[in-house]
Amino acid sequence: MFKSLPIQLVQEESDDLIQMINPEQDSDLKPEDLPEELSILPIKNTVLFPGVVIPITVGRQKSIKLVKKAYQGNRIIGVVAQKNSQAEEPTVEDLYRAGTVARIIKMLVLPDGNTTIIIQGKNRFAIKEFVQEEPYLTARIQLQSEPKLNANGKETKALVQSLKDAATKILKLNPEIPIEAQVALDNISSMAFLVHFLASNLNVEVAEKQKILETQNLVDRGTLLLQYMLKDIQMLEIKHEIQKKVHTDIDQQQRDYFLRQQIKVLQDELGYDGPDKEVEKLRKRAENKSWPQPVADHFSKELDKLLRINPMAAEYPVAMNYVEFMLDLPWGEYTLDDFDLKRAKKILDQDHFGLEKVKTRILEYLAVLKLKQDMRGPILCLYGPPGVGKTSLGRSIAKALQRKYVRMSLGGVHDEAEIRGHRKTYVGAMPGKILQNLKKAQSSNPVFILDEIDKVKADFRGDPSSAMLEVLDPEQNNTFGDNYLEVEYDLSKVLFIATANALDTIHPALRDRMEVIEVSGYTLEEKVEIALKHLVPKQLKEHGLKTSDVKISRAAIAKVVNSYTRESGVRNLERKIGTLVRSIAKSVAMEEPFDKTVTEETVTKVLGAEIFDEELYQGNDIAGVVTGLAWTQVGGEILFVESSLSKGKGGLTISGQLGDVMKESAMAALSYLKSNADALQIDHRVFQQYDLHIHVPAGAVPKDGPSAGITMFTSLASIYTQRKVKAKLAMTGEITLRGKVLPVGGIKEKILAAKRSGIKELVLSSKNRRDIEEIEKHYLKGLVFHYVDSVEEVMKIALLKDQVDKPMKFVFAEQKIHA
Ligand SMILES: Nc1ncnc2c1ncn2[C@@H]1O[C@H](COP(=O)(O)OP(=O)(O)OP(=O)(O)O)[C@@H](O)[C@H]1O
Repeated sequence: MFKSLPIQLVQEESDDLIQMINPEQDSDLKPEDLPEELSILPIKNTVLFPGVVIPITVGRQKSIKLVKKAYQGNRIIGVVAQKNSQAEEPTVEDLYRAGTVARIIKMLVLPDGNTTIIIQGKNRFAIKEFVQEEPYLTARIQLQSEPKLNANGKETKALVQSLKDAATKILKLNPEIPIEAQVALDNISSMAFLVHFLASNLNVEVAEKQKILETQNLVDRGTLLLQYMLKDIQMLEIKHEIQKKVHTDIDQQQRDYFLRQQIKVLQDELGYDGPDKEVEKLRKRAENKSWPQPVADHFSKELDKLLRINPMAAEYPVAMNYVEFMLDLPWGEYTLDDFDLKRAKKILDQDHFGLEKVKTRILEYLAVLKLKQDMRGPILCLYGPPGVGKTSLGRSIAKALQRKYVRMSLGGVHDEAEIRGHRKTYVGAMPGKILQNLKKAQSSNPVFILDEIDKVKADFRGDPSSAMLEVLDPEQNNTFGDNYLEVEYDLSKVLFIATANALDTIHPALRDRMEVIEVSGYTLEEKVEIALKHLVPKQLKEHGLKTSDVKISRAAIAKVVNSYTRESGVRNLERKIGTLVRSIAKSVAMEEPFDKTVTEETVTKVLGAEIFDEELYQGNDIAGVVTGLAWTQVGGEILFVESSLSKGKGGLTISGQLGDVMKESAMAALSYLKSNADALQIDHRVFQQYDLHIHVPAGAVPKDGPSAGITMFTSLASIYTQRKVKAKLAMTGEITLRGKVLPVGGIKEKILAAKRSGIKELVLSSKNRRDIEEIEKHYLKGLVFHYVDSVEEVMKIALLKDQVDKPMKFVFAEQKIHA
């Protein structure tokens, strides 16, 4: 690359100066013009070529002396390049052995004391020997002759053209060199000057320039120069490519910047804060958070990360949602507990009728909380059939403690991530439901209802029960880990209350962590009370009616309970009351005349035909039909076991969707009968010559459990003996092969079901007596209990002496006796 243009420098000088330095006219000196000893001026960083004019700043004392002396004399000096540009006081060793004779054209002493000379190169020379070093260097030299060239020779012409082309290319690639350079280049006609001019301005090392200078033959000198120039062109082209690329990159960046600025202006107009401001706002919000140090550090890191993300990038909203979620979560933000237990009792009584035992247990629990001031205790699990008020009891507890209330339904949760969240790296990742609900609660110590904990299912997506174990374990839940949140969260102050319809489907480890409180179904009287005290006022309120608008009679409610609902709880009852109230609301709204009092007739009119017979009990006219009692998740139920005999070969058929346990009970009952046939006066042949069919109707409902054992037995005993079964009698109990009657569970629900169905007497294992004794007396009103230990006793109570009206006549084929 060309560095500077010496010609330009002198153009400002006077015309005669230009005359003097016309390089092509006056290039060579004759040997006779030269002094015997030539003063040698060392120059740094450049090489002087014949014909070329360059300015030189002279700073070294020795050089100044030399220049001044020469300027006063014939102005001829020898200029030699320094090998080592670092040497401040160069000795003979620091100098090349070849240089150029130069003529000082002008000497300028600048105001700052520096001296600048303008010199023009003349002949090349070689140093024969140095003569003196002080006061400045002098040497004896040998001028280098320049052999005459054939300027029209093909080779020379081609070389000149190549050099010019290369120079033009270099100029083009160097936009900073003024265009005048091209003009100067075009005007050069002498090949020697062209070579020296280009060599002087070429951007190569001093050593390489010196090499050109020392090359004897001008064509060789030109060829070497061309090589250097081509190399330079290559370098320049590469550089140019890079620059172009960088330039496009910068252009792109500038475009982005410009667009972003425009967006910013639009956002400002719309009142939207840019990322910096938003992050600043988040940081401000974080100042009010009382989170633990590791969480604070984590948050701050996440904010820094947010700043590094381009707001237009897809990750930005993800990262933003995350930090906002962290801020929205309550951290150590507790509501003050109200431990006024009298008030708590009042609230529980106000909200729920009955449930005395449950309420007492809840109050005990709250009392311990008050005294211990520590949440670490068993987690309550309210267990019972649907609609008995488990969930609403939870709400009352929250109200009593003056805590926030959140409810999460676990029914059908079968993905662990629903509890614990997804890792942030997943697309659409979300925190788990536990933390989402805490965010909703805006408190770190709410009452948290885990509804339907028995409906949690495990599948290929993991086992939510194991996540629930961590949530409910007082030892672990102060460091609960949610996959999305990444940092630990303290759940230990949350009051968890679970609800369940069945206990057997709850993970055993989970059940172990909870204190189960049974909430059982209601009797007719209780339901009527609940309806009058709670459900009717609630429905009236929901339908925008006043208490004075309607009067629902006790008899009307009892009718709804008996003829339109069959349930342990009061959910359907509430719905039916809703229907009744709606019909009145319609009349009020349409301003029609209507009767304020809802009677039994109104009920039939509004709710239509009765859905259920009051009495389910089916009578005892047919042998083999016996009433049993069953427990299901939705409360107690009565069931019927029917048996029939038909001519055959002693086969056994069991139908009605019975589970394995029930089938086994049937087999055990049959085996017992067979082995005790004599005592029961049953002809043995009946077992071989008649087929037995046992059926339990309502086949759509799967039934299982051992408690139908004595019912099966009584049914078989009745069909084989054709004796009547006592009227309005139901039974429940397991049997063994030896005829013992064992106790069963779910007694309270079964009793309620029996009462609902019009049963008057019950047969139970004597071991179930303690369950009956625990039940409040009013539940047992109108029922007679028979406690038994063996099937003989069952038979005595259940089977009447009389045969049924139309007993079956057994006909036996003669058995052949083989002698
Ligand atoms: N003893 C009661 N006193 C007053 N209202 C009651 C009583 N029992 C139930 N209720 C009312 O019955 C309705 C149903 O109760 P809730 O939703 O709590 O039932 P649940 O036992 O949680 O049922 P599920 O097991 O289906 O969740 C609620 O409106 C509740 O207020």
